[in-house]
Amino acid sequence: MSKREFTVANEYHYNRISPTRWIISHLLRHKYAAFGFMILSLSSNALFSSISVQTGRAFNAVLLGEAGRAQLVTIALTLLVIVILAGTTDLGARLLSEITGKRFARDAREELYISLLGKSQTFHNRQRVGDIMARAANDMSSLSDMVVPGFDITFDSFVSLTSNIIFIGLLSPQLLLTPLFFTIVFLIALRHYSRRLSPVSNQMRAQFGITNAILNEAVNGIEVVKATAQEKQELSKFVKNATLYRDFFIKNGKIQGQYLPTLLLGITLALAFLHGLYLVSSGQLSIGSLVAFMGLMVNLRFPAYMSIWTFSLIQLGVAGAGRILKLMKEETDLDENEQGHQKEMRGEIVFDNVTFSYGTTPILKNVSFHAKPGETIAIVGQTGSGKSTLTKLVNRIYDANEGRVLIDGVDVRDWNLDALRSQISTIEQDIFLFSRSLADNIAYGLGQKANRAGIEQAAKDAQAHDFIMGFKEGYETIVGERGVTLSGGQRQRIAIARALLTDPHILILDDSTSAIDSATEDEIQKAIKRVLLGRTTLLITHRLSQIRWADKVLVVRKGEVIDQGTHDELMERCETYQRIFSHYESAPAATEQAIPMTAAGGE
Ligand SMILES: Nc1ncnc2c1ncn2[C@@H]1O[C@H](COP(=O)(O)OP(=O)(O)OP(=O)(O)O)[C@@H](O)[C@H]1O
Repeated sequence: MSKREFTVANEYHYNRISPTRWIISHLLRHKYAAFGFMILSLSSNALFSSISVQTGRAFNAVLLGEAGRAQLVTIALTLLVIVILAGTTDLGARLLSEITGKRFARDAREELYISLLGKSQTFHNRQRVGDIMARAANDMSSLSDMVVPGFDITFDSFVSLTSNIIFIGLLSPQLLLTPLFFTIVFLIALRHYSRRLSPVSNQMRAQFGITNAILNEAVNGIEVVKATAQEKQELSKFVKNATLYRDFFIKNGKIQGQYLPTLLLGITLALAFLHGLYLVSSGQLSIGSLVAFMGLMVNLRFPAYMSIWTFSLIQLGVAGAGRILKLMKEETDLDENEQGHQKEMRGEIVFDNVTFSYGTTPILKNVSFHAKPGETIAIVGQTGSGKSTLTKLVNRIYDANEGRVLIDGVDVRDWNLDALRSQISTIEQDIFLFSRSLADNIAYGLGQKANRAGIEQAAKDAQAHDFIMGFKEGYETIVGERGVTLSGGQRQRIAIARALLTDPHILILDDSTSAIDSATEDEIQKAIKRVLLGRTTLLITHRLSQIRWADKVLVVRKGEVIDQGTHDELMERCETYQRIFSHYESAPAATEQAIPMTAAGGE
């Protein structure tokens, strides 16, 4: 089992060695329903086959004339019982296969969801959302189709094939000649068919994932697409991929079209009839037995016709299972560290010679600093200098490559991940709000534990209460996807309220936004000042007023902390810092302005 950031208690463990084993382990979880289905399917098929045998007996009885009348009544009654029993067992079999299929799909969805929640940020950066969605939606439904009608009809087909052949053998072993010939050629053809179909099914599923990812990206980035008038380019990209998907579909259809068993069955039926007639004319078979034989032979139509469709469903299901499994098996970098350190934080942060890279180029180089509990550390620097990256090492969104990040003297890697993250709040630059009510969004970090009074108090402290009450539905207002119905400043205050409610010991606040009108700016300043109280804060900011609140300022340039100290100390000795401020002091009403980013870098 690979590392995970999230697990649930009493989780059921499936065999993930290969898609087939994974599918089997899922089915075995519902073994009673699955075995129940098999037994009922065996019974109903045996009963259906015996109908042909009884029909043959009825023919013989008819041919006997008056003497056969009593026998005919018995046969009719027997047939009635058989038909009722066959219908009931078939109904039971269908019910149990549906139960197994739907439970399988539900379990697999849950397993994938838990797995995705437990993956690291690095994993999610790598994956395209559209592809994950294709796997979660379409590959999952192909799994469900694989069980019902895929597996259950295939199982039924094979049971039906076997049962009809057994009944033919019981009529007369000589009659086995043609059905056995049919079975052998049928199995060879099926193997050939599934071998040809398998790669096409895999390609089809993979291509669907790509097509979906393109569509997802275009819809998510629709504003950019429209603003840059790139609709044509997006469309042609989509059409190209959708055409490829269609081509795989056609290829799939061609393979299905060349499927031999249906033709083979026609030939076999003719041969069987000839063989049966020969046996009747030579006195080795009764007319009734010939009728029963032909009835049983015609029953072979079911496996021959159905297998073309159900095999394709199984192939698609196995391909889907492979893709889902691949996603779940992808290595992730961090783990939950359940046995790790878990105490209430004091909030001391130490960066001890930390170096970090996303790929090969170091983004942070030998970063060291110390934040005492309750201190506010402002981080300033040019865009792309590594400020956000630095803060992401505190709550282990990423891990340092070299050096250590310590909280209360304990390496973050030795903390229990849940204890670590639940005591640190982050207010990102790009605030994500869920499509739920404002109250739910504020309460998000506390889950079920938040009450309305607490939510409103947090919103008041975050200067969000007034604008929330301005909405008709107040706290119950549903936020659109990605919070599009709220302005940047409003979203930021919701995020501050969220942080106030969770009352973290460490707060990471990325306040890099600058395009906010002065009235909102004032509200936000108040909210931020309130949220900093009593907690250690790493504050990424370009705002002079906030920098002045800070106990210490880190000046970051190209991933290195080139100086650190109080505002006054830096003003005295740091040339880069002085350059930032010289620009400022000359500007009127500078205290509430944002530092221009070119100046912040001091390049
Ligand atoms: N997930 C990622 N994968 C690869 N590279 C990344 C990733 N995130 C950031 N980077 C790179 O790391 C560098 C530092 O980015 P970071 O976001 O930390 O800078 P920043 O100082 O916070 O910038 P800004 O002020 O614009 O937010 C940039 O060159 C960026 O391209």
